[in-house]
Amino acid sequence: MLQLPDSPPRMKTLVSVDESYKLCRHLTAKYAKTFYLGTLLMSPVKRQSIWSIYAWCRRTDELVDGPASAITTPETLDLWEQQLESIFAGRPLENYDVALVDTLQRFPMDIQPFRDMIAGQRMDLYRSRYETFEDLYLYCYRVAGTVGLMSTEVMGVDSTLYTAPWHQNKQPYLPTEEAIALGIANQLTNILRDVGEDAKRGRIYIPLEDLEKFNYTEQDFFKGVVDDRWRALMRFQIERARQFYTTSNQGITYLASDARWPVWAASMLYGQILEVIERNDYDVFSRRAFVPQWKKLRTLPLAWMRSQVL
Ligand SMILES: CC(C)=CCC/C(C)=C/CC/C(C)=C/CC/C(C)=C/[C@@H]1[C@@H](COP(=O)(O)OP(=O)(O)O)[C@]1(C)CC/C=C(\C)CC/C=C(\C)CCC=C(C)C
Ligand SMILES: Nc1ncnc2c1ncn2[C@@H]1O[C@H](COP(=O)(O)OP(=O)(O)OP(=O)(O)O)[C@@H](O)[C@H]1O
Ligand SMILES: [Mn+2]
Repeated sequence: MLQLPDSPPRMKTLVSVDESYKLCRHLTAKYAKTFYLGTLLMSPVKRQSIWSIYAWCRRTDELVDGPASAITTPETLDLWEQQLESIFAGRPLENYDVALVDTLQRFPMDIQPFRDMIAGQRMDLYRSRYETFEDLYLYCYRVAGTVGLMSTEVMGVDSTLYTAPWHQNKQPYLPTEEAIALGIANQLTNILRDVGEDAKRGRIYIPLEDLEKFNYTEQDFFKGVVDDRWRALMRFQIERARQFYTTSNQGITYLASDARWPVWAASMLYGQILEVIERNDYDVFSRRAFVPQWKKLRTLPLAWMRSQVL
């Protein structure tokens, strides 16, 4: 009898590149009003590539932070990392991955920041405290500094700055440190905004050494005590986050000219969350610091002006 070969593994039929970018766009618009607004200021090609990166980052974050996080184990993240390798090898496994594969063809990128992001999410599986700022910095680098590196590859640098005859070195300056700094600044802001939400899950991201410095205990934290010790501690954290914004803002001028407006916008909009925290008298336990849409829109012309002159 004729021996038929085993049927080949059934390949999942995936959506087209255009459809996949649409999915990524919807995910970005749904989850990130601030960053989505920033992407609308970009050129169409850069914009859709950022959506594909956003979608991958968000889905990575959801594995440990979303509704399905209860069933996420280290093995889930191992599989996710294998899926990442497959994306970088040009083989998308899911509909969202199709756009990222396309983006990687257009903007070749290093896989390491993507792996580091998974390592950062892994930390959330087994850590709920950070002793020192150095410990927290590593976490912030992994989950957010990496986003700065990925985004910079898409946004590109301004090479016209370096073609003048008096420039010895024609290599454009890569604002790597500044890109990482914006990720760190955003993540520190995010941590301060979400203190109450994280406390409900038994998590403290603020370094314990800082709590101690301000004589504020873990018990105070879980009771949501807002007093002068807490306010001083929060002022210290806000100041630290602002230093990272300052560093990052100095790098924006090196980006391609069409990327400066969206990045100024993202930096200013996210930075405004810190001002809202101050206005709320540092109560991040019972109130969520939130920037209304009209205020976000009002920031855009100011961001545009900065992108032209700074
Ligand atoms: C407009 C623009 C350029 C945006 C980049 C958008 C992008 C690809 C974002 C990915 C964000 C993401 C889902 C990361 C996963 C881990 C995570 C959740 C990090 C936090 C983001 C905030 O999200 P959100 O407030 O929605 O958090 P909740 O989960 O809802 O609590 C982070 C705070 C990290 C964000 C970090 C960045 C956007 C990096 C920014 C840096 C640059 C764009 C580089 C600019 C270059 C120079 C030279 C300054
Ligand atoms: N005061 C609030 N309390 C509870 N949830 C809120 C509050 N304000 C907004 N949300 C919800 O929390 C999520 C985050 O809102 P936010 O305004 O921070 O926008 P976002 O989409 O997270 O943008 P980004 O974080 O990029 O600024 C949204 O889904 C929003 O519906
Ligand atoms: Mn959000």
